[in-house]
Amino acid sequence: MGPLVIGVDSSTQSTKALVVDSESGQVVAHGQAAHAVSTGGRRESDPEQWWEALGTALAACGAPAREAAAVAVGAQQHGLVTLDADGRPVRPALLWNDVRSAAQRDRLVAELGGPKGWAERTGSVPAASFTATKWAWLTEQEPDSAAATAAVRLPHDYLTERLTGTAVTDRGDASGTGWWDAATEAYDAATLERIGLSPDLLPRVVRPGEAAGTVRGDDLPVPHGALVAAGTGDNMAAALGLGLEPGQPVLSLGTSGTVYAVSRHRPADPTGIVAGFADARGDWLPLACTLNCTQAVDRIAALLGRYREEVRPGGSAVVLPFLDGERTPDLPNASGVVHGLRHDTTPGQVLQAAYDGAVHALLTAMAEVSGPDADPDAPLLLIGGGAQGAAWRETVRRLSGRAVQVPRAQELVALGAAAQAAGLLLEEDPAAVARRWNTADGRAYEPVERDAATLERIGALLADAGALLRRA
Ligand SMILES: Nc1ncnc2c1ncn2[C@@H]1O[C@H](COP(=O)(O)OP(=O)(O)O)[C@@H](O)[C@H]1O
Ligand SMILES: O=C(CO)[C@@H](O)[C@H](O)COP(=O)(O)O
Repeated sequence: MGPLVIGVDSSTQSTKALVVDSESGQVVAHGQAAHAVSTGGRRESDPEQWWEALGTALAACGAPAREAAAVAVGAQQHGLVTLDADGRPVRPALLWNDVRSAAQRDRLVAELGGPKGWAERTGSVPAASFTATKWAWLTEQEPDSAAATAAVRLPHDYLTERLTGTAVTDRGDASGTGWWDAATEAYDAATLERIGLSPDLLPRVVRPGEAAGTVRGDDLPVPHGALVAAGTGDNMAAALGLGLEPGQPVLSLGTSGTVYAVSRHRPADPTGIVAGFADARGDWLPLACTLNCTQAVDRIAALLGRYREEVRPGGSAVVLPFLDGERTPDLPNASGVVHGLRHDTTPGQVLQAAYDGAVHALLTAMAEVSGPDADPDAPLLLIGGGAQGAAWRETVRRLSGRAVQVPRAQELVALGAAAQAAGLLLEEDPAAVARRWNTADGRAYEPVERDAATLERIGALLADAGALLRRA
C-alpha cells in the first residue's frame, strides 16, 4: 500500500468521499451524505450544508480518512456562492440547473460580441447555467445580496477554501464561469466590468499540478497539515478519474446528462451546443450538458407509477422530458412534452420514450463534442448513477449504435479528485495515476443496430414544437 488520499465529489444531490490507496487505486473507505435542493422554479442549496455533508461523508469513512496524506474536492460546476466579509454565505448558492438568469444571459450574449465573440473569447456561448449570468441576475433581482457580497466562489472553491483558508480555483472550473478568457487563461475584464463584479472578489486560478494549500483547523476528520490539491469541476474530475485520452467519448448520466471528450484543441462553438471548457491538466474538455437526465426520468416513472426499469418497447409515444427547462437544446423556458399517445399506448412505452428523449439530446450533441480527435470506434464510456441501470444502458446502445463500456469503478468524480490528490503527493500526472489504477476497466457491451426511426421521431417533434417550447 502507498499513502492514502481522499477524493470528494460534492454533486447536486449529495457529497461522496472516497479514501483511496494511492499505489493501487483500491477504495479502502467511502461515505456519502445527501444535500437539500430547493424545488419549484428555484434550484438553490446552502453552501454550509455542503460543508456539513463533507464532514458527515468523511466521518463515515472512519479511521482511514484520519490517515490520509492528501485531499482534493471535485464539485458541481457553475454554482454562484456569495460570501460576506466574514466568509459566510450571503444567501443560498444558485445552482447550475437554476435557469432564472435566461433573460440576463440573452442580454449578455447580445451586448458582448454575440455568440461568435463569446465562443472565441471564453470558449463557450454561455447558457443560463453559467456563473456570470447568475451574478447578472443577482445584481438585478437582489441588489442587497450583491452589495453584501465580499467574495464569489464556485462550489469546489468554497469547500477548498474552508479546508485550507486559501482562496483558489482551477482552470477547469473557472472555464465554466463565463468570466474566464480561454485564450489568455486569465479573468476577462470586459465581462466582469459589464456584470459589475470586481476581480478582487474572485479566487486566484492555480496552475495544473499546483497545491491549493494544506488542511488547517480540526473541524473535519482529516489530518491537520494534509496536502490539498486544487480540485476542479465534477466533469473535469471524472475526466481525470478515467485517465481519458483525447478522442475517447464519455456519457455521464446523473442529475445532469453530459457528453464530453478531452481535446488538444481549444473549442469555440458559436452554436452554443458545445461548451469549450478547460480540463484540469492543460488540455480542453468540449462538453454538452442537459438539465434533465436521471432525476427527470425517475420523476416521469413516479408519475406513471412504475419502477425505473419497467420500460416496454414499441408504440408511437415521444417524450421531451424537459421538466427543468433545457440547456441542450437551448430552451430554458421549456417544460415536458408528451406526444403520440394512442388507445393502446402502455405506461412502459411512455417511460421508455422518456429515456429516449433524454438520451437523444446527448447523442445529438455528441457529434459536435467529438471534434477532430474523435475515435469513431472507441466504446462510449458510460458513467454516473444512471450507468448502473439497464434501461439507461440499453437506451444508449440502441440509440447510439455504438459499443458501450461501463467502468466497474462507480464514483469517477471522487476517484478523479483522489487521482489529483495522489498526483500532487507523488508528483505524477493525475491522469497517468488513474490509468495506473485501471479505473476505466469494466464490462463492454457490443454495438447493436442504431434505432434511427426513434431518433427521427424525436427530432421531428422538437422541430414542430419549437414555438411551444420557447414560450415563457
Ligand atoms: N441502479 C440505478 N439504476 C438507474 N439509475 C440509478 C441507479 N442508481 C442511481 N441512479 C440514478 O443516479 C442518479 C444519481 O447519480 P449521480 O451521478 O450520483 O448524480 P449527481 O452526481 O448528478 O447528483 C439518481 O438520480 C438516480 O436516478
Ligand atoms: O452544469 C454542468 C456541466 O456544465 C453539470 O454537469 C454540473 O456540473 C452538475 O453535475 P451533476 O450534479 O449532475 O453531477
